[in-house]
Amino acid sequence: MSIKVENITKVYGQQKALNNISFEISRPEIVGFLGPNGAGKSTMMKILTTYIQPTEGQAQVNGHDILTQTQKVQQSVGYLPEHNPLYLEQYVREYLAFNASVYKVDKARVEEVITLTGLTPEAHKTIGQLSKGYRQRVGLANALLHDPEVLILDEPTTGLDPNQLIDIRQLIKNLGKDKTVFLSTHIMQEVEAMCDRVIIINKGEIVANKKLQELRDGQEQIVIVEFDYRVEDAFLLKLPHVKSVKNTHDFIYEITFSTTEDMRSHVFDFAHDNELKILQLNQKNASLESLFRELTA
Ligand SMILES: Nc1ncnc2c1ncn2[C@@H]1O[C@H](COP(=O)(O)OP(=O)(O)OP(=O)(O)O)[C@@H](O)[C@H]1O
Repeated sequence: MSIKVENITKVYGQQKALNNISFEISRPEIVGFLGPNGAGKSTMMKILTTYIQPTEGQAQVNGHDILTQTQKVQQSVGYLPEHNPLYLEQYVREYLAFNASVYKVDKARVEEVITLTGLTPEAHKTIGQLSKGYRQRVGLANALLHDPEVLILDEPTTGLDPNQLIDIRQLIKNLGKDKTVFLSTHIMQEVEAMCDRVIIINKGEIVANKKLQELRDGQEQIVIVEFDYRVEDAFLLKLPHVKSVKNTHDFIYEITFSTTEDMRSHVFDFAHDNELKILQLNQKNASLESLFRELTA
């Protein structure tokens, strides 16, 4: 088991941030830690990375105890904190090389992580000259320097523009092919796009722990599409398996299908046949959204 959390409670003064939390994560797996603001996500991540200690309970990372084997835990974990601490005046390569020497990691690894995180074209710049997306890549490259088995990423995509978001999601998905990735977010679509499993936390308690596939099975799906022109609902209602159509904004439509088959290609064909351009096309898991709303309302 890569991460094993047993009955963790964390109290800050009068505030109980975590209340008797338990879960396990195996390798390789990408697990989304989803919860509203203040639910306790960062607190749990800081405990797993040994930044802070729990008030009660225990946890192991890669088989090492977070209280008695802190160094071994730190060697097993790559951590991207919510507020990625970077030195803006340092050059990307220089920053990573400095951290490599601190962690006693072979210098050759610096070039490896630069390539792995797609930083090559920006590596000669100072961190201050980089966009937010590239700064996140520097944070990820830094977390990967010692080639950890477990990655703990606290809201890794916050503040990124849509293109950067897609790139970073893809990067994390690739990393999750052979590592354990535990990432926090308060955005459902993040979980949808990247994760194998979701653990939902609310007010310091775990309220759901489910595989995404389980949520998808036998459920409805919503496709959100934006065309470049208005379309009559009646036309969209002719799509196969369609249940309802809602025009949510200008030329944006929310189409609910009663099937788990990915219906985006049908919507794409519809647009093509009717000479419409698609400006955005997204799929949403209706059950994850309703589960989240119901459990964290
Ligand atoms: N150092 C601290 N001292 C006192 N209270 C704290 C401290 N850190 C966090 N808290 C409180 O603990 C609760 C959980 O906070 P935490 O940052 O873990 O939530 P979160 O789910 O990560 O939130 P967000 O999505 O807003 O980052 C909040 O009520 C927060 O105010």
